[in-house]
Amino acid sequence: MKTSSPSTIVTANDVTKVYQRGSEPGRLARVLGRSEPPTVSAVDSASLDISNEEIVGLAGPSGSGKSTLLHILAGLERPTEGSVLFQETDLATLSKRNRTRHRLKHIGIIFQQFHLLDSLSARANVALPLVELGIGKQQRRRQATELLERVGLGDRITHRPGELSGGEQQRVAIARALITDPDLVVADEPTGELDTDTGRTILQAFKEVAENRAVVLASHDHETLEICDRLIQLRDGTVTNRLKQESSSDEDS
Ligand SMILES: Nc1ncnc2c1ncn2[C@@H]1O[C@H](COP(=O)(O)OP(=O)(O)OP(=O)(O)O)[C@@H](O)[C@H]1O
Repeated sequence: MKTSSPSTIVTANDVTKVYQRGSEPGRLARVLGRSEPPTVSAVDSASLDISNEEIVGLAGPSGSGKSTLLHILAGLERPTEGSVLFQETDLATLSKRNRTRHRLKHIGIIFQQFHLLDSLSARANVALPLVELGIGKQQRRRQATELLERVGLGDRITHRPGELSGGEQQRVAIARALITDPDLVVADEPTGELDTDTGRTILQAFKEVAENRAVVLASHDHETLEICDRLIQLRDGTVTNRLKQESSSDEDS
């Protein structure tokens, strides 16, 4: 169980991510007669912090750096400059192996295209992070079953992803992201593959996910961004605006 009072889960300090364009940038630069290899600043000196019990949205046009920033916050990518503090831990101080383990224990990740394994049942997909953490089979099954019931898929436990609708697959992915009871959940275009009504069901599931943990999601979609408590607007890798939104949680009562 997470702590009940709001506290900062993750902080990005002046984070920059520079990619080389193309596989042979030096050669390409020579061919083009430039002195510098061509690079792209996907994220440029971005700073933000995210607390538990809040949903933060990353908004911005295609190519503005939303996915890159999400990946940096999740420890999937290392920044070229700047630092990411996860609670007390500076992610840069962790070895690759320890970063992976840290991510497994503390961070749940949800992708637009679900990223489920086709050969496994819904329950086995949800339980997968627990396999990697060395949790025994009985406990894995019990926890995965409980979570699938929580996201309304109690009657789909043994179905494989190919036998589920897009919305059901995304709910399996949400359950998988929650199986380790993570402090932070990151989601990249979580409703991008879904029709409007299914997307709304998923957004409702997201509000429940946010209880007692930090959630950061990247999206182009207006309705998806509406569930966020705060919005961070990106353009060309730079934070251009920060916006606090009215809480929508009272609407349901
Ligand atoms: N691995 C990579 N190598 C080189 N350039 C990259 C790489 N990943 C992203 N980029 C570039 O970095 C910039 C930001 O990309 P990013 O995917 O973070 O944007 P985004 O806002 O998530 O876009 P979208 O909304 O289209 O998913 C883009 O110019 C992109 O081409």
